[in-house]
Amino acid sequence: MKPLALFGGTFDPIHLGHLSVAWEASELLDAEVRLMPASVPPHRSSPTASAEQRVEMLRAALRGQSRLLLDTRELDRSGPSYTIDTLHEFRQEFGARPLVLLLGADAFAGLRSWHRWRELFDVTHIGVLNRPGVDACVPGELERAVAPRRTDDPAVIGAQPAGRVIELAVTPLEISATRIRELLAAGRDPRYLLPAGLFDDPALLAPYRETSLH
Ligand SMILES: Nc1ncnc2c1ncn2[C@@H]1O[C@H](COP(=O)(O)OP(=O)(O)OP(=O)(O)O)[C@@H](O)[C@H]1O
Ligand SMILES: O=C(O)c1ccc[n+]([C@@H]2O[C@H](COP(=O)([O-])O)[C@@H](O)[C@H]2O)c1
Repeated sequence: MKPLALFGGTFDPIHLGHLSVAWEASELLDAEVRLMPASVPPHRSSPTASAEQRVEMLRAALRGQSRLLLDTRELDRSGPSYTIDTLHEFRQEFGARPLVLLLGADAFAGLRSWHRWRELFDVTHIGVLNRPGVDACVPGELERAVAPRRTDDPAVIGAQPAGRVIELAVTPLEISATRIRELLAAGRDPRYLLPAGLFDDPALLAPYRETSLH
């Protein structure tokens, strides 16, 4: 069965790094990919843009293609957007369909600090997206947990619902939302780091131009 891949993030704002790695993950896994904005992202300070503003930017970014879809379910819950809760919801909805949680290498390296992190492997596969400047080596306790789960074969991911870890060799792009927020706050115009749709309506990027840095 075609896997369903979930790419969660703060997306403050969505940028071409996110879109490119999500697109390539979709190709590599032959998966449908859903981009899932966190309402209250755990483990970081409040985003600069509100959840509604981040969703509007995602809608504008995803217009005109059908491989990457938007999933706003985390916005319907109050409190921190714990991924394990979201994944249990998906599992209920999608039965035995393979689920793949897509994580940039930086997010993956921090997995041990996540809420009920060991339980994630019962519900999902994990696809790790390489990211420039991030070491592919992970802390010992995490590596011990993932070593027996590693595979480099996308067919293995499609053949079972959960439990494996695959490194996805996506094109490295050194783009971050932090850098984009800094550029916008400084009055710069990072148009080739962002999807063109974000420039269609000046209101979309206004939160970053009008506020001080977060
Ligand atoms: N350029 C990139 N290459 C690979 N993965 C990325 C890239 N940018 C973001 N990601 C991954 O996308 C997910 C969501 O990231 P997030 O929305 O926090 O973007 P970010 O650019 O890391 O933002 P910030 O700079 O605000 O921390 C995370 O798993 C992160 O590792
Ligand atoms: O569940 C957790 O404990 C948890 C801790 C940190 C991050 N996450 C999720 O990881 C995704 C990427 O987070 P971030 O902060 O890098 O945008 C996003 O979907 C978050 O909700 C989840």
